[in-house]
Amino acid sequence: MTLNTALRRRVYSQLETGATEADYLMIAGFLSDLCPDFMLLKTSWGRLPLMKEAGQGNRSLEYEHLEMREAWRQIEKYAMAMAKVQKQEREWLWQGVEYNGPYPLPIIGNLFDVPKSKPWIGFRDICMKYGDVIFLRTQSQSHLVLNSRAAISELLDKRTANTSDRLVCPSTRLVGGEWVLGVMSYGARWRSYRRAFWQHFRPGAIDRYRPVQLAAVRTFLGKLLHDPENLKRHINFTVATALLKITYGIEVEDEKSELLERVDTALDGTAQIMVPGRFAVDYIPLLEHVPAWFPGAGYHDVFKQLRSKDMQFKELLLASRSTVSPYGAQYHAKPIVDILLSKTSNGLVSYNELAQDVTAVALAGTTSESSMATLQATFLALSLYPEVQKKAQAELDAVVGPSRLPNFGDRDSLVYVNAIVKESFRWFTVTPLGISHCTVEDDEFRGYFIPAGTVLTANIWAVMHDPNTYENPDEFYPERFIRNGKLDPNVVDPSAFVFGSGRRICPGRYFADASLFLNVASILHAFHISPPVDQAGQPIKVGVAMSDRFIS
Ligand code: HEM
Repeated sequence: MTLNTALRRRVYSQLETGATEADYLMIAGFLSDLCPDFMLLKTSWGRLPLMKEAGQGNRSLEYEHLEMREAWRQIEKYAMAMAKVQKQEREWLWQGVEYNGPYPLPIIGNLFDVPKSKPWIGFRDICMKYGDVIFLRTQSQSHLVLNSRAAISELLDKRTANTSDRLVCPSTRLVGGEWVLGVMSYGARWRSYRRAFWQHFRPGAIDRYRPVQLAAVRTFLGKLLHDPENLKRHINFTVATALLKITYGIEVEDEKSELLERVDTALDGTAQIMVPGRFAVDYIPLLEHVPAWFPGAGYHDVFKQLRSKDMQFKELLLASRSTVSPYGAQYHAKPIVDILLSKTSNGLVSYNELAQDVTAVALAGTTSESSMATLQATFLALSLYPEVQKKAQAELDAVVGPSRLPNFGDRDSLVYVNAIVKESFRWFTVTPLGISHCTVEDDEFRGYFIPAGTVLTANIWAVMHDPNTYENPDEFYPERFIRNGKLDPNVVDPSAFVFGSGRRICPGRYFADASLFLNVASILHAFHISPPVDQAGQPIKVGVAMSDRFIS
């Protein structure tokens, strides 16, 4: 696939000479004219409208040029690389080379080989036939599914410079999600955002959130005591209120507050865009340009609604924020948003945008929902395994005693409770496929050519349920992490996988881990958890089932 050389030369010369805003828009026009050539190249197409928005918003022009040049190069490179992949496949077919996956069909590729429901299980089953890495592709997209620790480590941990990008689908962009840290393309802007976020969630920094976490857990215990039926609502309340307090300084007292309802709605929107290919427009990019009035183009309204809910949510958060230190007299720090807003923006980071986006994501995206889901799964496990509760309670009685509640200082002495925390992360694996990464440059893996833009999905669930690593993986068995009364360093720590890998690894993992520890220790010290009972007082049989969402 080649591009019109004259046009290409013209575009490059404009880009190299530091174009003005008007030139910039003109170049964006050229690129749009080229689109028909790349109609099926989702990754490239996904980046184009970014350029159309040139000069809008408050991003620096210099940065826009940089990004546009980069996008242009990507388009060319990706087009040529996909042609190379298909040539390679044809050659393999002729030569009878063994292929790591179902062989792609002409035109549609492996479209029908992607499991539609609970794909983490389907991928695991496919890999039993083809090996730990499955190669899949559609006409426009190469995809590798990594089903083993070795493959994840080899690609996502050891080649991070090339495997830390994200695929920004048209649907993500249409709901304004491309500026969200978790889905943002890898590059200078992501690095600045990530650094700013990390400063507030690195191990040393999160200690100041302890008073807020302690208060949230104690309120949670009170709610459980008086109203155990509404467990899920209380879990959501405790997770969201702690984060609202440290990020915005907002104190929420009522479970039915408008703000919390908005968190729920925002969660839904974010969860939807986190699944690449969730919307038809991701498969057929042309749909994006079908006018909203056209019959069947109702998806435009869906995107519009998601975008506007997201905007309203952020505005409400900023309007409700407080500047008072939420951490008590011991720590004099301000809420995170306040710190960000007091900084002067530079060319790459607008702290204003960062304050709106990053913290809203912390609240609405992977953060709250994965923390909520993990705590829900822990309750489920404990209700199904009463003997685990008994052992933990005996340990808590011995270490903490009857006259107080556990706190962070008890952590090192509570070996069994720590093992429950590890097992909770492993057993249910709330983000079974993590968030897919994407390659920046062409690469080679085990003899195969992988084009730039290849999606890399780590099947975290498969790794956490591999019987070679964890015996009887479906059992909730914290003892697997203990040897001679201590945590066994030879057993694979689930935290090394459930929070993702490489440069994109979850920056909130230390906060999430501390929070789960405090919850598990406090709940088990105060309560006995059993399955619900029916009207006749008989226990209702509780089953374990994962939902099909990005966060299960
Ligand atoms: C049980 C709780 C949590 C789980 C299981 C979890 C899991 C994950 C996973 C699997 C990823 C993708 C990593 C990758 O791409 O390889 C991720 C990304 C992320 N997480 Fe978490 N997370 C949790 C809690 C949190 C918390 C508490 C925060 C913030 C306070 C947070 C903030 C983020 C952010 C900002 C990203 C995007 C990072 C990037 O793309 O650079 N998460 N998380």
